[in-house]
Amino acid sequence: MTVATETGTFSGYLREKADAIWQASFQHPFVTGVADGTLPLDRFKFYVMQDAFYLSRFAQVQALGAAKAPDLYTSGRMAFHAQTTYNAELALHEGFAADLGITDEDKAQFQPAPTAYAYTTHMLSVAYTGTLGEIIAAILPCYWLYLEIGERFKGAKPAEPIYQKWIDAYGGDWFAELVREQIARLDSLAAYATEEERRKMEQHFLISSQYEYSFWEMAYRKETWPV
Ligand SMILES: Cc1ncc(CO)c(N)n1
Repeated sequence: MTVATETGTFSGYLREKADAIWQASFQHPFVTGVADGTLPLDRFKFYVMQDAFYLSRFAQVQALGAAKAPDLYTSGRMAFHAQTTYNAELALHEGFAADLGITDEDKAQFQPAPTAYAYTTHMLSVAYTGTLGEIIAAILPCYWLYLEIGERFKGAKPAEPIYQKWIDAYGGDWFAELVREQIARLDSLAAYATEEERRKMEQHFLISSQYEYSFWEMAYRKETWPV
């Protein structure tokens, strides 16, 4: 199930604008290394731990979206999306952590890497100061890019079963459904937004797209603070 954007929509416009950044993600050695099974596991373990931190703040952003929603239905949907992130994080922790040998000691010593911290702080800043439309624009690359990666590498059969599980998770129809819902929400909010708000939405979307690329790079290089 693919997500095709209709021409003339705001989401289609943003997807087009971000295309060069997204192509760089598709070709990043972390992503291609997962798909062909050659990525060293220590880098994936680094990614999983940073992603747990990422998802805990992502759920906060979705919950702030629920608080800013214009109606009860949308509050409910955004809260449901936050709950889904919690479930995904649980699956990530309990499944991958056991597979990867992530110990209590690893968790006790965890520090967010600069890029994970900066990306989530970008989204939280939008969540606290912006409208629901701005929030959806900031979080949409997270959903949509992963869906495209899941679909792009659906046929991949990496020898590493952990990588297969990861690809399967984001290539599934349940995920496509959630992504489609947020794309539709972005388009309907954009239709009533001012020119100024749409300009901010575009900026948030592009910055999040950049950070998605940087997140692969962070994990591939096991980024640390310089001091
Ligand atoms: C960094 C990042 N972006 C997007 C997703 C998908 O929700 C994720 N798990 N992690």
